[in-house]
Amino acid sequence: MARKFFVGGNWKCNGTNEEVKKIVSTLNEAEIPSEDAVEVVVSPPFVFLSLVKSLLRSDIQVAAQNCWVRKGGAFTGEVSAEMLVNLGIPWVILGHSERRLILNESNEFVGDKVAYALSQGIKVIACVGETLEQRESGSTIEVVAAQTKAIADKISNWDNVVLAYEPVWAIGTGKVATPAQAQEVHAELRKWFQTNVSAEVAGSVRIIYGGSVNGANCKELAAQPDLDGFLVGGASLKVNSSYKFASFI
Ligand SMILES: O=C(COP(=O)(O)O)NO
Repeated sequence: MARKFFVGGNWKCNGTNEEVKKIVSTLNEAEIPSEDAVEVVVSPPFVFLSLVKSLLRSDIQVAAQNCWVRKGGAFTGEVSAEMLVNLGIPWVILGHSERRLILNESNEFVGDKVAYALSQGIKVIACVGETLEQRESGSTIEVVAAQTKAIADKISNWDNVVLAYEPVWAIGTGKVATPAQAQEVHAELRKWFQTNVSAEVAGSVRIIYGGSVNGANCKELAAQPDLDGFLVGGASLKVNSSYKFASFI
């Protein structure tokens, strides 16, 4: 079954009202393939979600960068999945390595977050990825399989989940994974789904790559058979009038 290509832009903790409006106006003029060919999602910080949603063209969707692990309440500083539903935000990024490493989000905690967001009708970009130390010790596949298993243990349906493989050593470093490195891990993850979930999910789940993707390296990465798209950080903020989204496809 053909998997629809997916391009996400993770703006992380960046932007001002003016900068966000500028990016959105450029995206509104950007050349992007039709929605039935490519799914495009941008993820601004929480404080800009409503602004972006109100200004952005309808064929680009909006994602939050996180949400709380259960129904809202006395959890100061958190944003609940119910609030995202209320804002009409259809996607959320969960398990980003910057939250796993900086905020000590465990595999199980991420699995619980994915399950709760899905239960509220929010679609999830679930992130996995190894550190440089883990790669150098040869435990890449073991690490990303454990991160994926912690999600699979908590959900029974992958239809609304996109898995993002983002090697920590490639995030923000300019050291993009080679196409072969990315393909190897994506293929191992697809094999993991085949063995541990189902052949159907293995064939249909989109596994996207993130980590120093840009217009210059995306085409070769996109040509890899088990790579279904990107989760772009820094480069998703560097849009300008000559921006051609197609360069990411
Ligand atoms: O964290 C990332 C990737 O960031 P960069 O593209 O800046 O490496 N995506 O979620």
